[in-house]
Amino acid sequence: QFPRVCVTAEGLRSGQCCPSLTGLAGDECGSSIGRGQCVSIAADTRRHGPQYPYAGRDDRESEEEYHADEHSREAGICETLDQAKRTVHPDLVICTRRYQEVFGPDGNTPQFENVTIYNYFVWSHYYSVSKTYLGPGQTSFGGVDFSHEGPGFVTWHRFHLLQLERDIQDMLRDPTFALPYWNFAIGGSECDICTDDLLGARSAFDRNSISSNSVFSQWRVICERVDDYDTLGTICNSTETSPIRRNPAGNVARPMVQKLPEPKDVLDCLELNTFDTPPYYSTSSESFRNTIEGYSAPHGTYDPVIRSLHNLAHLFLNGTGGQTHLSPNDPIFVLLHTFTDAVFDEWLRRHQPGQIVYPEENAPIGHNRRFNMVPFWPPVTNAEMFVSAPESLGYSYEVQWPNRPFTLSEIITIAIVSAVLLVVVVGAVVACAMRDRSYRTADALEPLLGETYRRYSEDDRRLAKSQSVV
Ligand SMILES: O=C(O)c1cc2cc(O)c(O)cc2[nH]1
Repeated sequence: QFPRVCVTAEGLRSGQCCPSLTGLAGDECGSSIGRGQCVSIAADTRRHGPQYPYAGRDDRESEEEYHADEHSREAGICETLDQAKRTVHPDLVICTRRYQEVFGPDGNTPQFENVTIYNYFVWSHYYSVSKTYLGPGQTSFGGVDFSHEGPGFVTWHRFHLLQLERDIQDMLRDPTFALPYWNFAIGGSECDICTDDLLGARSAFDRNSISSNSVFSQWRVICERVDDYDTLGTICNSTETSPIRRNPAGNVARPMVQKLPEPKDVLDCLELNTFDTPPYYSTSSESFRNTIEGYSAPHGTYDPVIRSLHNLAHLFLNGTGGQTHLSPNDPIFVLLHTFTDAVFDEWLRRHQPGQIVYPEENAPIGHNRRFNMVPFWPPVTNAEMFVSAPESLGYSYEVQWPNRPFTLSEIITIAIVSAVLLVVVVGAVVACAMRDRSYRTADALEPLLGETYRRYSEDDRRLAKSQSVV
């Protein structure tokens, strides 16, 4: 997570590193070409939530960032991912020790390693979920996860995917490269992309392994030695160990995770109006974030035994892809999360009607606006996703109003607002009419009454007079 050129003892001690990407003097962080700037960053000093009861125990509490932008379609996604697994990251290196020990045993040897583009993607996910080391002999604290079980879940993962997408664009020298997605909400117990031409079929010899006809059977995972990291206070490094394990629908001990989410589950979660709800955790109810993450039932009710949507897709894989510290080692992770991001994007469109204009660099995953390969929503079938779709299928980002039927909650809201408006308008018309009528009646009667009164009083007086004369 550090630019290679910055991991000198001096750079780490001063906390400042602003290299010139163009090689020109005074061009810090490539600012002349719009790649970034060198800026001071103040760490967020607000109190943590109740889920994390420590202060100053974990480097991630005050992570400072170097603010430079870090950065053929002929090859299929599998070849491309495989190339990323084998290509050393051109700019970034990973840190293998906590800050206390980052200068190494001699106090002057920064503890960083080269890492491949794909393994950097795995490492950064591991780093975000790892436990907080509390000292020798003490159990590491695992009660908080910096990228899951909270409001940042969807945005953290969007940034994570964008970083991989951009690294691959740079690797291919193809700025049009876009990550595809796997629509995992297809129900049933079959992983439709687990074939040898896509993400790898099941091995005929071992239910938990990938077929040797797939390039992914050659992949080895990093960050497997989680117990070592937790007891020694080290951080995952770039050492590759065992093959990927995957046994879709094979968790016999947990029948509830033997089936993929249903298409309706996605529609139900898109109906939730509130992005997140207190306590902004994995126990939140009626929260879109907690529902797409998969700790709530698809219509939003929190239930501790339920696993749905994103979580269910992870657990369905039943192996490397189902363990948070390891999951990105299985490349299905990328496609599972691009779909999760597509649902998040659709939720944003539905619940913030109006124009959404993404800055070029923040366009949703897989969607370089100039070179869209597939429409984002409604999802295409997985079979369509992995063939090059014609550009005419491109999706417009000029969203004025959702081009779809209204949802039930929208219909109810519109009906209630219309009924209230109708009552107010009818009430106002009736009130005006009655007031008008009563004015008219009063205007018409008052002179009449006055005259009558006068006439009667005069008559009375005349009558009285004549009577008295008589
Ligand atoms: O148990 C869960 O709900 C669960 C497992 C798992 C694995 C993973 O990589 C995730 O990102 C989330 C997740 N949830």
